[in-house]
Amino acid sequence: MSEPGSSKAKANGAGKAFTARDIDGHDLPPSPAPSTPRSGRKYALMTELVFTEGSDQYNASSVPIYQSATFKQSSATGGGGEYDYTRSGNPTRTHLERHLAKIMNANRALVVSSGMGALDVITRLLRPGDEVVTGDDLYGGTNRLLKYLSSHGGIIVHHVDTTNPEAVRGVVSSKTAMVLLETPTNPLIKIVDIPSIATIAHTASPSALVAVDNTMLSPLLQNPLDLGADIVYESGTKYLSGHHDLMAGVIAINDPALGDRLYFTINASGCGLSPFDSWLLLRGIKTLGVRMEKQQANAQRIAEYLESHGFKVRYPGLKSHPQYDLHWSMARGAGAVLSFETGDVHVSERIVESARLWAISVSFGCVNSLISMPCRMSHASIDEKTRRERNMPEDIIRLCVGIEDPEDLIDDLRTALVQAGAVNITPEGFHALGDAASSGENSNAVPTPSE
Ligand SMILES: Cc1ncc(COP(=O)(O)O)c(C=O)c1O
Ligand SMILES: N[C@@H](CCSC[C@H](N)C(=O)O)C(=O)O
Repeated sequence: MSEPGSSKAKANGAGKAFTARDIDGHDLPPSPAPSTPRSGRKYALMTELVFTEGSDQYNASSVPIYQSATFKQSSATGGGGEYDYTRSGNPTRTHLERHLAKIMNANRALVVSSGMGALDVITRLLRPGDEVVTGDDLYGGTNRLLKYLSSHGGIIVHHVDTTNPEAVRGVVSSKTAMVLLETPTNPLIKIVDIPSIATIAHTASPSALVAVDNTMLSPLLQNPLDLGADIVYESGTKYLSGHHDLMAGVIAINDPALGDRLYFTINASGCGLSPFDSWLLLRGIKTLGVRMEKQQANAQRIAEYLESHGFKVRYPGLKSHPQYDLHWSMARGAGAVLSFETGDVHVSERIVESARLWAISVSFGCVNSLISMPCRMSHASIDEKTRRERNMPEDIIRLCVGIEDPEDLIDDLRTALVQAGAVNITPEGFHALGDAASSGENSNAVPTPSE
């Protein structure tokens, strides 16, 4: 496969996409100009999310969907059009990429067909013999792709507890090509110190790329590129789109040369996001701010509710989170995913199956609330032995909180906890089984909403 910018690439006709004058061969500046209101200051992110300047000839308020695979050229010698073929570039996708670069504080953003597609593009930067350092609590699909690369691609993968920067220091070396981080992790909601680990990685291996999966928080709440990361990627299937009606992956970088290498793979492998999904994602991004604000306010209420009833809750909005301060030193919010344990896998199953408002579903970031058992669902691709070695509690329940009325959500959860026999009910209230405050016999009485 020829490299970006090489004469072979140009001879293949792909050279059009790698001209020096711009990023994709399009007549656009490589980085989005910051939007500046009349007073001279930069717009706030909530404004940037909804503000876009189109260049459509009819001044369409909604960016048009260029549902076309090809674009006619004005000459036979490869001249003329900004676009030739949608795999290489499409105006709707370009608009989305430029919009994302702005809200992700990046020089360039690229969009592909899923979050895993984004990680696939990123890991194609690796060569056999390269070493990757990553966490011991990772989204199951990420773990699966890394396992595949280590068994089929000659990549050496080190899984360490990335909540401890010293554990990372212990394995990084000049052979480290990539450090791959999630924070908060999915599903144990562990926090990873991006600035410290980026410094450790770059010191040990100056060419190492620090890639951060920011899916759990979205650019509204955290900007890993500002914290020392070289690459940030997200599953656009989650908060960015917000309605579980599309699959997408987003990659953002500051280094133009790195952007060109990633774009090369996207064009060469054909995983760029379709025009229709680009349009849907653009539409979803406009409401990211209001959705996330409501979702995390609801999540905070629910986390506090569960904790006050004696459950072990993992959520960075709770002061009891062991890395509360670290999280808030990097992020602007706690997000809307939390997990809790019951101490009994069967009790957890019954809770999940007793919920009504909370849909039993994988994924998160959607406007409606979801409940799941990661070990049985999103992380089932990690084998049981590995889950045990990595201290993943089999009974863990993940809640992905939506925008519903919080009282309705709490009411439904309370009913599910009671129906599942997950709590002891006493005249003083009810508590998780096994909680120190828990005493007395379990009863079938449903606690009143004030409890
Ligand atoms: C943290 C995280 N990263 C990446 C992905 C992959 O995203 P996608 O499903 O869009 O491929 C997921 C979920 O699927 C995820 O939870
Ligand atoms: N069957 C899917 C599971 C997708 S999990 C989606 C999401 N990341 C989550 O954490 O819920 C698969 O095998 O990838």
